[in-house]
Amino acid sequence: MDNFFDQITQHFLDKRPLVVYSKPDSKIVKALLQNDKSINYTRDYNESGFVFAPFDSKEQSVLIPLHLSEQVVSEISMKTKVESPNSVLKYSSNKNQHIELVDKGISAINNFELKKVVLSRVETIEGHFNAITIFKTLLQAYPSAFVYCFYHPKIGLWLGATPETLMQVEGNILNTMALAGTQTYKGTRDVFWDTKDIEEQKFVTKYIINALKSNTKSLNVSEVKTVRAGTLLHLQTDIEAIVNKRSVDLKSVIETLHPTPAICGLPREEARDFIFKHEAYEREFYTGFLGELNITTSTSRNANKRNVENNAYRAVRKTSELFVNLRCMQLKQNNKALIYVGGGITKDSRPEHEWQETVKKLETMASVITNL
Ligand SMILES: C=C(O[C@@H]1C=C(C(=O)O)C=C[C@H]1O)C(=O)O
Repeated sequence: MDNFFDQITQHFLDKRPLVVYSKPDSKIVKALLQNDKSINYTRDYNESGFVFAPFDSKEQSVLIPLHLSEQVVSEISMKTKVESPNSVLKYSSNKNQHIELVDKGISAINNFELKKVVLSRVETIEGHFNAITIFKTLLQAYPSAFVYCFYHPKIGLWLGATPETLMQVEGNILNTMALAGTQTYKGTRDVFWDTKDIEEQKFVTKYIINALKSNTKSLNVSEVKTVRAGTLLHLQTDIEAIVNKRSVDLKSVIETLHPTPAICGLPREEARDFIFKHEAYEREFYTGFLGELNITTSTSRNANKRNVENNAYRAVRKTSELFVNLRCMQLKQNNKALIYVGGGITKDSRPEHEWQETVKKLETMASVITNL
């Protein structure tokens, strides 16, 4: 584990692109270390590598191509010593500004311009930060999240621990989720949800089902359940689609799903325009998506690889696992952390409550870098 992180630190010092990540509930941490400093983008999502896509789907998605990178893997050691954070949280954000933004969103909904809109803000925290230390802390604090640290000299340095899958694709099977609604975790998942949260999450489920329906031969939709994401709870529906074709066309599914109403709103175009017009900052990669793209794994049914006959049983699979970039931060010059937080606004939203929700979400990241 130490060698693994030494190698990553050296790569950082050389200012070469890299991503280090761990999938939900996995004991494995993987890294892709790009061996030059070039910037690459996906053309059609047929490439292999790690994709880092912005919220604005008109902008290009960054790719760390597999063929230009060294792949390294390590097991997560829970004994890893994590130094305590060295900065104090000072809220710099203007609460009134966010309340006004939410008020505007509610007015647009009352005027029937929108049904739902996800409105967000960014908080800046100053201190001395070390990306690897933060990454290790995130791994320990959020084992069931997709935890990552992405660096590209031309893009910046991003870290996060997201609870939301955009899609997992293998062959003609696509798994996704509708995640929305937020409350604080107080020791149990057996909680009461108010109508606002239930409705807000239903919008997302309905949208995803509709978006997938036309090209799908079977669709399995789970019951809605309460899931934990660190100190928070959300409502989640799992959706599995089996598509008509031999394999999922990633480009078109990404276009239909991203951005979902979990992070944008409904109707999609109107919500997106509202966000671009009224949010006072640039989301960049927050509420974009990221993850493994067309990674080939071969599995053997018999562990005895020396037996040549077993090769006949070896299956080669190409999988993609993409996550929504939530509960994330951007580090600037090692002394500024920009933490991005938002929440879904519907007709029943209360501005003060929505502000508090962003504060709770902020704390999931801020607690990792401050003495909260
Ligand atoms: C927008 C965020 O989260 C999204 C919004 C949620 C909500 O409004 O309740 C819940 C989960 C996410 O889909 C965020 O974490 O910044």
